[in-house]
Order: sequence, then structure tokens, then C-alpha cells
Amino acid sequence: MTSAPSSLVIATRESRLALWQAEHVRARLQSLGFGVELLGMTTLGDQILDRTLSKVGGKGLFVKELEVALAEGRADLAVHSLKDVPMDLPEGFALACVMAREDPRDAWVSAVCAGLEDLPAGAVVGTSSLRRTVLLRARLAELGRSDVRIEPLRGNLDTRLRKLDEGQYAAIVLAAAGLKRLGLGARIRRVFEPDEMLPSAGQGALGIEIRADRHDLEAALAPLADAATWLCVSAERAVSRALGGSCSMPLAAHAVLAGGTLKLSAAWGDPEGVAPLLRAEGSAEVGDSAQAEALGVRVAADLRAQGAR
Ligand SMILES: NCc1[nH]cc(CCC(=O)O)c1CC(=O)O
Repeated sequence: MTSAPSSLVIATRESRLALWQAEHVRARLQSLGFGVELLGMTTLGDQILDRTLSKVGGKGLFVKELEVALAEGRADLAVHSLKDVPMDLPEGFALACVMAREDPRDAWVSAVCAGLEDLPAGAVVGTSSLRRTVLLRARLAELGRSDVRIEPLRGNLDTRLRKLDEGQYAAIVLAAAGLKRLGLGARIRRVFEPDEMLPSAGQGALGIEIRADRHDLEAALAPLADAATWLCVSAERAVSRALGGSCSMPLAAHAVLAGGTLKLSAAWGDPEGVAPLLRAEGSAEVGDSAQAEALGVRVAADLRAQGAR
């Protein structure tokens, strides 16, 4: 195996969160003795701010331009929020490593109310994801709150918080991980436990993508990988893959590892909002990612047997 170049280039989006994540990887690699430069780029997903992502092409939107930089040799690595990474990468690319997960939970941000329970009459809640919309709707239905409206909320984290602060929404729901990474943890009014609002596959984890032929990078990246996170996200992503996962499907999948046992929960919502929310769970002793994926496939089959398409 050839050794890694002593200087590495990380392709990254230029949102504050993406840059934080790239800097985080840079610091880890520097501590291992590598020189690291960042190559900032704008992706289509960053440019389209007026439409719901699921309508314009989904997860790949944030990844494509970075892959072109990898393919052309302008960059060695691309750092992604794992939940934005498609389940199957295009030919020629590989997910080289998944790092230890930050808080995987969703967060409630509001100056007006402490949670769903005390939303004012007719309140508007903002969220960017179909999964959150479907799970929020289910909670609101349980609470008998047909007066509350859920409205789309796009843009990077700062934009979303600004829209909240301007009063367009009574509350918004975001990933806790992004807020914490940017030092905005104090904005979190409460976090939803996974049994209240099940996170998205890979939420809170960072993935590093490389060109599949770059075996010279494997040794450099090995120390950044987290084995427990890898098992969890392998199961979560397998659920999504088995159901043909895309942003236009409201799907949640979340796994925790305790001892050698992986516990996986998943939920599927009808994009049209007609069918009821479906839930499935499973657990297994797992020692490798193939066993974790097998658990994911089983849980996905359970959802499909209940009617998930
Ligand atoms: N879809 C955008 C996105 N991708 C990753 C995160 C947060 C960080 C993470 O989950 O790792 C966010 C923002 C959000 O969902 O609020």
C-alpha cells in the first residue's frame, strides 16, 4: 500500500456548519501529522433555497460538486453530514470512515413556548424535513392540536434561526448536533428523546468520502473512525436503502449499541399524509457491519409488511 500524501485537501461546502465539520476533520488529521487545506465550494443544494429539497432532487444535491473535486484530484476527502449522504454512493466513490456521533436528537427552538404542549392557538412550526413534518403531525394529532400548522423552513442554520427570530414561526425543529457544533446549544429549548421524535438515519454523524481507488488514504483515516457509530449507522442506513430511501420519503431510523446488542427503531410516514405512521423495531447481537445491515433489512421488511412503500 502506498502511503498517504503528507498534505491533504478537504472539499467542503461553505455553510458555517460544513466549515466547522471540515475544520474538525482538519484538526484531527493535523494532530496525526498531516498538513491539511480546505477547498470551499458551493453546491446546488446551497443555491436552491426557495423549494423543499425533496422536490428538487434530494440528498445528492449537497454532495455532487464535492465528488467532482474528488474525481478530478482537486481534493482528497469530502466531509459530509452523514444524513445528507445518499445510501449508495455513485460508482467510483467510497465512504471511507464515519466518525463518533454527536447528539443524534432533534431539538425544539422557540422563544415562545417550551414544547408542542404549550404552542399558542394557530401557531406555525417550521421544519425542513418530511420526516419531522410527519412525526410532528402525529404528535399534534395525539394532542388534539389541529389548529397548529407546520410550514417549510429552508436555508442554513443561521438563516433558519433568523426566520424564527423574525417571528415567522412560533418554534422550529432542527438537529441538536448542528446547533451544538456551532456553539448555539443555548438556543435549544428542549430535545426530543428518540421515542418522541425518531431521528433520521445517520443524524449527528460525520462521514468522510474518498475516491474508491484512494487506498493510500485508508491508514490516515483509520484513527478517525468510530466502530460503535459505524455499526449504528450501518443498520440505520440499511433500513433506508431497503426502502429505496430518499428525501421524498419520510423515514426515521435510529440505532443504539449497548454491550454487543444493537437496538434499532424505525418509522415510516406516508408522504401524502394519508396512511398512519408505521413503526418497527428489532435488536440483535452484532459484531460487524454486515450483521448490523441484516438487522436494518429485517426492520425495513417489517415496515414494508405493514404497508410502507
Ligand atoms: N439536512 C441538513 C442538515 N444536515 C445535517 C444537519 C445537522 C447535523 C447532523 O445531523 O449531523 C442538518 C441540519 C438540520 O437537520 O437541522
